[in-house]
Amino acid sequence: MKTIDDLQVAGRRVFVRADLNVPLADGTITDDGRIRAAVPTIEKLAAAGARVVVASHLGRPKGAPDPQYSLAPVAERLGELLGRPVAFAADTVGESARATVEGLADGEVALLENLRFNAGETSKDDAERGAFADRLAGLAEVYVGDGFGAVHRKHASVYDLPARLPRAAGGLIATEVGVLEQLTENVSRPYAVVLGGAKVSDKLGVIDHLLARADRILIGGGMAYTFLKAQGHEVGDSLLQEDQVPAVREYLRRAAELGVEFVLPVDVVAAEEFPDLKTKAPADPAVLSADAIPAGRQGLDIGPETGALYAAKLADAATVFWNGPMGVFEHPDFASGTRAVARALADSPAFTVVGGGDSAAAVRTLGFEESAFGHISTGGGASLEYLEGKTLPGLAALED
Ligand SMILES: Nc1ncnc2c1ncn2[C@@H]1O[C@H](COP(=O)(O)OP(=O)(O)O)[C@@H](O)[C@H]1O
Ligand SMILES: O=C(OP(=O)(O)O)[C@H](O)COP(=O)(O)O
Repeated sequence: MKTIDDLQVAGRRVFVRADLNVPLADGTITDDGRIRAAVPTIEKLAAAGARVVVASHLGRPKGAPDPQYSLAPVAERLGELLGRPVAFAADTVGESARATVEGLADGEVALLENLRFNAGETSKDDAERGAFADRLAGLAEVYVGDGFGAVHRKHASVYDLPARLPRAAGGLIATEVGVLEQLTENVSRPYAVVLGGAKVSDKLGVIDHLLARADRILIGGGMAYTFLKAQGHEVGDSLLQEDQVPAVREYLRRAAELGVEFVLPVDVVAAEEFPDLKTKAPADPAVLSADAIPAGRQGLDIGPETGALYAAKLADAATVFWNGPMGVFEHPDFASGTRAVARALADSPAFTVVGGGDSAAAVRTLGFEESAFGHISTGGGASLEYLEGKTLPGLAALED
């Protein structure tokens, strides 16, 4: 894989595929970690005289423009962090993009509108993705892949575009891969993995692989309810991946056979409704036993007993990988479980890696110092798939 130093960038239009998928509340960025992580590569290219064309996705719009997922606030924040204006194109491959890119002088930076406003970006059809990648390729002469959080996606800007241009990996990808390599080779034991979050269907599959690697797997967040269901408990209105229940039952069986310890919630914090994350109005939370979530209630955090149990299970680990918040940490009534796990990792002498846009945002917004963790990765799903040993489309595409 080439690096930026191997490329001729001075005076050339360089397409930087970043992951600027930051959490937003009412158009305000609530955590700018991914933007800050993208800055060094952009600065390096600009300092070398490149005309830097940055592109990213934000959220999961449905292949058409949707104002709530506009990257406009990100362009503003990126400009503040770079200390210079960032030209913002109101579309991705249209007139505005073309004019914005043509207007760049050497060392200047532009950001295109959300890649996922175009159906071709995420299409499963190779020709449709390829056609969109052709249009993206028309905007630049060189490609730099640096959106580590999205390298597990076979998307046009991640996978198809680099095949069309001279290409290299940016500094963020190099750093992230370097740290994750330490978790695949000679990992210090006990090795504990904590999984939570909301992208349950994406992430359940990695457990298969983790069973062969980890000594202990702790489950929280929206992930937990499919496990509780597989154990025969009712989960009320909690997030549930019903079709995965048989697979999860099989994971539990194999874990017992292999001597891998699965730790599941013993209590949860539940409410009747999903809380309002904008107003953060009190949500009437109730602590319930994990085997007694009634209809009409949904589990939105691990309970206090579970928080203490997970902290104890992490205390003697030598290596910990954590992806996915333990609850809806964005609301104060459901943040305690995530705080308990973050505290356990921050206090631990183990090599700790926190991965994922929301997990990284959670540790920062809950007030933890980044330096308390071994590494905070910008990618959750990407890290998990890397640890799984999968070929990641966005990394494979950067190879010569
Ligand atoms: N029990 C739960 N029910 C619904 N959503 C949850 C639950 N626990 C956590 N979440 C949500 O999961 C989201 C993060 O999930 P995910 O995107 O998978 O993590 P990451 O970005 O770190 O990989 C957060 O926005 C959080 O509110
Ligand atoms: O937030 C992301 O992944 P993560 O939640 O696994 O860290 C990436 O930006 C990828 O986004 P996607 O899962 O909508 O493809």
